[in-house]
Amino acid sequence: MTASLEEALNNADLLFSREQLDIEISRMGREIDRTLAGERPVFLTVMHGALVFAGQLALSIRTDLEFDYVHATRYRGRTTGSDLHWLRRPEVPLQGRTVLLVDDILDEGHTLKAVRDACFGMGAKRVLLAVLCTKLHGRRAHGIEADFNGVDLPDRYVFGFGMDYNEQARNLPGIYALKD
Ligand SMILES: O=P(O)(O)OC[C@H]1O[C@H](OP(=O)(O)OP(=O)(O)O)[C@H](O)[C@@H]1O
Ligand code: HPA
Repeated sequence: MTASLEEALNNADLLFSREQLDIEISRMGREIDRTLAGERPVFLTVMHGALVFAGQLALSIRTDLEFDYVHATRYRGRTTGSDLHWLRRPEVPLQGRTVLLVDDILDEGHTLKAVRDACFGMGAKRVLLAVLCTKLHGRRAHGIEADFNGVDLPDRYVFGFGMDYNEQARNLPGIYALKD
């Protein structure tokens, strides 16, 4: 994949605008508040992709949160995933805690499954998944689904709102999909 961002945008559709995503993220915040009332969860952001979404989601949640982040990547600027590489593991002690794991996209699910397993391995009592978007296809890893989801996507490569196209486009204020 070597096309410039300009070429990619000429070959892409805008699926969700910033305004549409704002509405869905606010809704997610209310749902999370209802589920986590009375707790102080660890809000664990999966870098880099979740950066944009996580900031906005956090501001939509009224429950007090403790922040931490992990950095795990398996796409590394490409459009197909491979092995997961850990660049940073959680630092906050997770023993007995509820973790809200925040990521931009649930695609094949291997990333969030591995991060969730790592949280349980550190003693978390509950791990809930909040994702901006979920890609609809039949390739999801067994046993992984979002507890809180923004929008559903077709099975196309997407970028914008934190997600990259060749490490470009993360700060586009919407979700774009490459044409088939
Ligand atoms: O469900 P999966 O098929 O595992 O894919 C989803 C993961 O892939 C992307 O991360 P990526 O590896 O591209 O790193 P990035 O967050 O730095 O872009 C995205 O941010 C998710 O973490
Ligand atoms: O479609 C995608 N776009 C950007 N990053 C991703 N990580 C998994 N799937 C995708």
